[in-house]
Amino acid sequence: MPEPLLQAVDLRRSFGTVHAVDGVSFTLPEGGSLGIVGGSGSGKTTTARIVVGLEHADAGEVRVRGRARPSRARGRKQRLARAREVQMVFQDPYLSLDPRTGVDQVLRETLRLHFPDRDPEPRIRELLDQVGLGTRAADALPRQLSGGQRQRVAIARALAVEPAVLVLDEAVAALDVSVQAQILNLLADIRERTPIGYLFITHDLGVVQCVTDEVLVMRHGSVVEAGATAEVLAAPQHPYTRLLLDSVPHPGWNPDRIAAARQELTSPLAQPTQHTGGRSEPT
Ligand SMILES: Nc1ncnc2c1ncn2[C@@H]1O[C@H](COP(=O)(O)OP(=O)(O)OP(=O)(O)O)[C@@H](O)[C@H]1O
Repeated sequence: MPEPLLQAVDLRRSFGTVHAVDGVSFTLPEGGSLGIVGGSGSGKTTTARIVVGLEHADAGEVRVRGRARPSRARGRKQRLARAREVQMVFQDPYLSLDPRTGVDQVLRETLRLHFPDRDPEPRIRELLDQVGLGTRAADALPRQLSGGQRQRVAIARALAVEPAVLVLDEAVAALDVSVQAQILNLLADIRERTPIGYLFITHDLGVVQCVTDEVLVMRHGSVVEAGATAEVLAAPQHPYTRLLLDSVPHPGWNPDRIAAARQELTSPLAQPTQHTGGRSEPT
């Protein structure tokens, strides 16, 4: 049997007396999509940060295709190899994008770092196309883009590295609902075309329903329920999962909304717009 793409084995991490992650294990198969849900402070982000390598685990192991990820990369070569295993997309791409660097340049630099022997130009065009950004957006600075467009840039930059796993930490939480649907569709399309695996960290059960095959429900650092997303959402076994579901006013995305967003995604994209500083989104 092939090794799973990603495995977390009994991860533990405490901050003082707080057991932020308390024995978390999961498996993500090649091309799979796993959601980690839970309320605030349940340990989702700490788990994700351990997987990415931004946080060390007190105990346990993260494996990619059966090989343990070293807790620290030694040297440039190992750092790049580690980056190709797991990439992360954060909630607020504004914080992770250099305000002085245009979209095109962001991608060019990433490609030069990881694939110095390849001509970056065709790949830049391919990546922009893959995330639904036109050539106009390619010349723009982050502040000239909408929040949804910036998140597309962050996704394109992560994909440029050709990672085995993409970790998305509340990656659509700051976006308007229609833009969220576009980005989730985009991610679903990418998954159909590549062997990439997704780890979605979210408090939103609608996101989980839309884009994951399996789900873990976390509470106080532990996994209280895990299984196929459709089954867990349809028949939650743990009272905490039921509580989470009951607190969602509209559990899930309806198929019409997804279809409409998919249509929008394939139509010519809006040009870059001036960033107004607010959360409202031009489409
Ligand atoms: N660097 C840190 N120092 C001290 N405590 C921390 C640190 N990081 C996380 N914690 C604590 O660990 C627990 C889990 O936090 P974590 O951010 O992983 O939860 P979460 O489920 O992602 O919550 P949220 O959705 O609010 O981000 C919380 O009690 C948090 O206060």
